[in-house]
Amino acid sequence: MIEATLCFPLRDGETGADPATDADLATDDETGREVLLIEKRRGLGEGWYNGPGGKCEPGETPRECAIRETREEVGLEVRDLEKAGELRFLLDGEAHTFCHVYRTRSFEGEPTASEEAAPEWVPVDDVPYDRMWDDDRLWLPGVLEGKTVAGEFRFEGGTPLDEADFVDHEMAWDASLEGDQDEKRSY
Ligand SMILES: Nc1ncnc2c1[nH]c(=O)n2[C@H]1C[C@H](O)[C@@H](COP(=O)(O)OP(=O)(O)OP(=O)(O)O)O1
Repeated sequence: MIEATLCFPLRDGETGADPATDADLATDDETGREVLLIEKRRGLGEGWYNGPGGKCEPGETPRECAIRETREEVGLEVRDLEKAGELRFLLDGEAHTFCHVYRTRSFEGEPTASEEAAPEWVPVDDVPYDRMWDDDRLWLPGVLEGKTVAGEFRFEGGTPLDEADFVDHEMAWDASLEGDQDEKRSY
């Protein structure tokens, strides 16, 4: 089984107003939170939006992987990652990918495009679920609200995973996440 990660950096939205001069013009509607998504430029899920992330390398903890992948894909140094989910993806009845999901409000740098990903700050209320994996609309809204999730998502129709049909799922919110340690899981 592949072990992988996703990381969702969050920030307070920009109002477009100069806070020094236009503070009275800013309303709650204009200051929604934003999440950093990527448009994947190659590989699994190419052309779709997702969080930065990818496969864990040998000897690497999931947390280290999420930090490295975010740096490599969009040039952002993320810190203080909070574990938000553990997602098990099955393909044709077989375990395919175990994905550790993180969120953070702590990061340094400006998102920059790479060969693998084009980054974009997106209002949390306007995430393009129609351009993402089918399962994302089920768990990502809760993750962006601060919940934790454990889920199993079943795909059918052969490889690659991103061409298979999403058929079924089970999900539990406020789950205690067994893998929320800085240690490599063993399967
Ligand atoms: N079903 C579903 N929903 C949401 N996200 C995902 C899935 N399946 C997935 O595999 N993923 C995520 C998990 C990972 O973040 C990526 C896939 O990793 P990938 O881009 O193949 O890994 P890298 O290590 O970056 O790629 P290469 O360097 O090998 O090209 O999708």
